[in-house]
Amino acid sequence: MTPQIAFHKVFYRSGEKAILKDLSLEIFPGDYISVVGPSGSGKSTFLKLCCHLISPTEGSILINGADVMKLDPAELRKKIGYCFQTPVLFGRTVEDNLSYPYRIRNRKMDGGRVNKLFSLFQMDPDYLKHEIVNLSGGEKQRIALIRSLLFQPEVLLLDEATSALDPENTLIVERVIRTLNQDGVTVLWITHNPEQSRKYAGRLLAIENGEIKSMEALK
Ligand SMILES: Nc1ncnc2c1ncn2[C@@H]1O[C@H](COP(=O)(O)OP(=O)(O)OP(=O)(O)O)[C@@H](O)[C@H]1O
Repeated sequence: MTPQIAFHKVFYRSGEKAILKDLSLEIFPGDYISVVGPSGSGKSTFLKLCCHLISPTEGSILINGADVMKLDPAELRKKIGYCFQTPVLFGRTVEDNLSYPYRIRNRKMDGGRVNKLFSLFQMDPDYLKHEIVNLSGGEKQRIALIRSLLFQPEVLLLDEATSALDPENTLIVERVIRTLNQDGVTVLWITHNPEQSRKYAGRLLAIENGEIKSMEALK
C-alpha cells in the first residue's frame, strides 16, 4: 500500500538551528497516531510539514506518492484538515468563519453539513450567530474543529485540540474523532495528556529534541 504521508530523511532548520532532524516515517490511510513529546521538541513543526504549511529544508515528503513541493496547495488543503493549538478565528461571527471556506471556493455555505457537524459536537446551530469575541476558549476550539471538517478531509491534524475543553466536551470531541477515524479518516493528534494519547490511537509517535524517539504500536 502506498503511504498516505511519507517522510524521507526530513530536516527542518531555522538559521543554524535544526528543529527537526532526519525524520523518516510512513503514515497509512486510516492510521490514528498520537504525537507526544516535551514542549519545544518539534511536534507542531512536524504537523505543519505534514500539510505543507512549511517546507522541509532537506529530505522529501510524499503525499499519496507525490512530492509535496509539486502539489497544488489548494488541493492539499481540501485533503488535509489542520486544527491549530490556538484557534485562529476571524471576522465577527461564527458564521463568518464557517462560510469563509465555501466563499473562497465560490460556493454557498452548506447548511446541512454545518448543522450535522454542530450536532456531532453536541452544539446548538444557533452558535452560527454568536460573536467571536464572546466565545469561550473551548467554544473557539470546537468551532475551529468544525471548520477543519467542513470538506470531509482525508487526514486530520490536531494540535492539542482539547486543551481548553472541560472533561465532558473532551469526551465528545474524542468520540467524534474516533468515529471519523473508524470511517477512514487518518488522524494525527498532538496531546500532552497520557491517557488521551493511548485511548483510541493505533500508534504512539514520541518526538524528542527534534528527533523520532520511538514509534510504538498500541494495538
Ligand atoms: N520558524 C521557526 N523559527 C525559529 N524557531 C522555531 C520556528 N518554528 C519553531 N521553532 C522552535 O522550534 C522548537 C519546536 O517548536 P514546536 O512548536 O514544533 O514544538 P512543540 O513540540 O509543538 O512544542 P509545544 O508542546 O510547546 O507546543 C521550539 O523551540 C520553537 O521555538
